[in-house]
Amino acid sequence: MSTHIGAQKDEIANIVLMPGDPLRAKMIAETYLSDVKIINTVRNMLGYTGFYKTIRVTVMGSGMGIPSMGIYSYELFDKYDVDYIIRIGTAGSYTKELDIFDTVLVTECYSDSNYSYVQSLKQGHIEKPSIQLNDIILAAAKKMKKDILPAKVYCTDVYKREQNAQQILLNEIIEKQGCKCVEMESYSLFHNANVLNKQAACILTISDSMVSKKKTTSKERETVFLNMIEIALESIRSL
Ligand SMILES: O=P(O)(O)O[C@H]1O[C@H](CO)[C@@H](O)[C@H]1O
Ligand SMILES: O=c1cc[nH]c(=O)[nH]1
Repeated sequence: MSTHIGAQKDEIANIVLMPGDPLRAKMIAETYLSDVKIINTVRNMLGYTGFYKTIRVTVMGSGMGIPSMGIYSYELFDKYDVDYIIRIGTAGSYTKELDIFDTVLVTECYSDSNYSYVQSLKQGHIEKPSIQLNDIILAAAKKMKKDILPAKVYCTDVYKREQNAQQILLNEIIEKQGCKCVEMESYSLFHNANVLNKQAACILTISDSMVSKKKTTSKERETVFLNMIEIALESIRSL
């Protein structure tokens, strides 16, 4: 057991899929896994271990934001000997090239958060996923004939900005950094994987677009993003 996860060590697989929403973890376990056991209910951050085909896998929520993902991913890597975490989350699009329901593979992540510096005195604001995991995910998507669009992501601490802070978003994050979409957890996930010599990746579904102003509902965010879930599940068969 760790501080925030109530499972015994052997109840968690060495591969973990992590949506932000614990109810998405429940839906994935109930829909796709066999021989499923609930392994965490602490703080209602639901986690399940079962089998996808022959592969043992854990699916657990990360909660929202860099600190929450930072806590759970660190404990999973460090206390439970997890080797691989794939985040399966939602993102807002900054470009017309990414429409709602599109699936994105994060190639790198920019954040103005201080998580990396505070955690290990690392300088800079870029964190990268595992190249090996990303290649496996791209190959799985290709085999399944599903589109997955590589993109640099902005990982933010702030969901909604005031009007006077919008210009920084446009100048620094969209123009200068070239971020195509925004979410809130990949930075601490990638950082923890990198300092602990583990592997992490992040697949996202576009849930809303700042360009077209289209939005998905919260029920759709919980239940219908099956493309990224199926790509993640097929990918783990190659680990
Ligand atoms: O759908 P999830 O995985 O929670 O991801 C996105 O949704 C939340 C904001 O609505 C943030 O956690 C953001 O990263
Ligand atoms: O972090 C997020 C996730 C989805 N949509 C957003 O606008 N931001």
